[in-house]
Amino acid sequence: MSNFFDLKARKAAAANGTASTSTEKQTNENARAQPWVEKYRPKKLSDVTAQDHTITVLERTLQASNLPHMLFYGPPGTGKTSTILALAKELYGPELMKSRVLELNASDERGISIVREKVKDFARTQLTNPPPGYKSRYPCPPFKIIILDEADSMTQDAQSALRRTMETYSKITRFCLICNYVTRIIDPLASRCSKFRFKSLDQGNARRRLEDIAKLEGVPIDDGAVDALIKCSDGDLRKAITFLQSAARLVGASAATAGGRDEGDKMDVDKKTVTAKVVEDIAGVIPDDTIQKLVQAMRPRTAGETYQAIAKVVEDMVADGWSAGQTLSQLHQAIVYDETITDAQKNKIVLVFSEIDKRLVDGADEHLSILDLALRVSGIMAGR
Ligand SMILES: Nc1ncnc2c1ncn2[C@@H]1O[C@H](COP(=O)(O)OP(=O)(O)OP(=O)(O)O)[C@@H](O)[C@H]1O
Repeated sequence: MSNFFDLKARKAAAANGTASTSTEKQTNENARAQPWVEKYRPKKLSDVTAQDHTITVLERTLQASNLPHMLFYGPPGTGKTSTILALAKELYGPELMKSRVLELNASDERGISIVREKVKDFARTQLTNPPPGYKSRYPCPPFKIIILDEADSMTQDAQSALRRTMETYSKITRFCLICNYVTRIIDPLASRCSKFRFKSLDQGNARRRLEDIAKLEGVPIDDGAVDALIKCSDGDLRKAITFLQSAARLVGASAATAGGRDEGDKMDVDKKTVTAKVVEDIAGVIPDDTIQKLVQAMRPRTAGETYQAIAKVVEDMVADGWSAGQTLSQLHQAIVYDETITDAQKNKIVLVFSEIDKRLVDGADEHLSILDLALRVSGIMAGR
C-alpha cells in the first residue's frame, strides 16, 4: 500500500532528524487536510478489497490489453469508482490519464445535451501517440475511456442517445457506466456492457481496512468502535472512513485539524480514544431505549391512548433532533427481530416502511411521516 510506505518514509526521515523544508511542510499540511476517503482511495487494482472476482476478471482483461464496455453496479461506497480509476491509471500511467480518460459525475448535467456534446466530442476524438518516455504496465491501448458515474440518474433519452455513440465510436472509445441501481439502466444499454457486481463490504475486510487506516493515522480506537463503524455504515466503506475521520477529529486523536466540536456535547472527548459511543453519536444513531419507547407506544391499547402515546414519543424524538431516515432504519430493525409480531403482520409493515421511505425521499414532512408510520404499524400490530 503506497500510503503506508509514504508514511513510513516520513516517519523515518523525522527519526533521522532530517530537517523538513517548507515544501515538505506544505505537503504534510495538505495531506492532513485531505479527506481520508481520498487519501486512502485504492491506487492500484490490487488495493481494492473485497471484490476479488471482479478484480481478477479485470486484471485478466487488462493482460489481453482489451476492454469491453463495462457496467459497474452495486451499493454506495463499495469501490466502483475507485476500481475504474485504478484500472485507468494502470492502463495509461499518469502521463495519459488526462488526455485518455473523461470522467463525468453527478455534478454534471444528466440530460441528452451532455451526451450529444461533451460525450460525443470526446468519444470521436482521434488518439494521438503516447509522449516519448511513456511507460505503463500494459501496452498502450488503442482506445480512450469515458466514465459515467451515477449513470442511473441519466434521463432515458440520454441513455438512448448514448447507445448510438457507444456503437459508433467503440473502436476508439470504451465506456464504463457506474450506478447503484442496475434496473434503472435501459436494457439496450446494459446489454452492450459486461456487467460487474460490487458487493457490500463484508465485516472482515471492512474491519481490516479501518484498522489499517486508524494505525496509519495514529488514532487509538477500541474494538467496540470498529464494530460500531461497521454497523453504522451498512457495508459502505466511504461512510465508515468518513465517520472514523470525524470521530478522530472530535476526540483530538488525529493529526488532522480539530474542528466542529460542540460545547455541551456529552461525548467521550477526554480519553483521546475513539469509542463506540463517539462513533454512534457522530453517525446519529438513536439510543436503543428511545427506539424501544416508540415500539412500546405502538403496542395495542385503546385507539385514543395509542395516538397519545405515539404522538408524545415522536414529538420528543423530533425535539431531540433524530432524523426520520435514521428512525425508519432502526425501527425497521427493531420490528424485524420482534418475535411477538407475526410474519403476515411483518409483510404488511414492510409495505408501510417502503411507502414512508419513498415519501421522505420525495421531501415529505419528517414529523408527520414518522407519526403516520408509527400509527399505521401500530394498527397492523393490533390486527386492524
Ligand atoms: N472495495 C474497496 N477497497 C478499498 N477501498 C474502498 C473500497 N470501497 C470503497 N473504498 C473506500 O471508499 C471510498 C469511496 O469508494 P468509491 O468512490 O470507489 O465507491 P463507489 O462504489 O463508487 O460509491 P458510489 O456508488 O457512492 O459512487 C474510496 O475512496 C475508498 O477509500
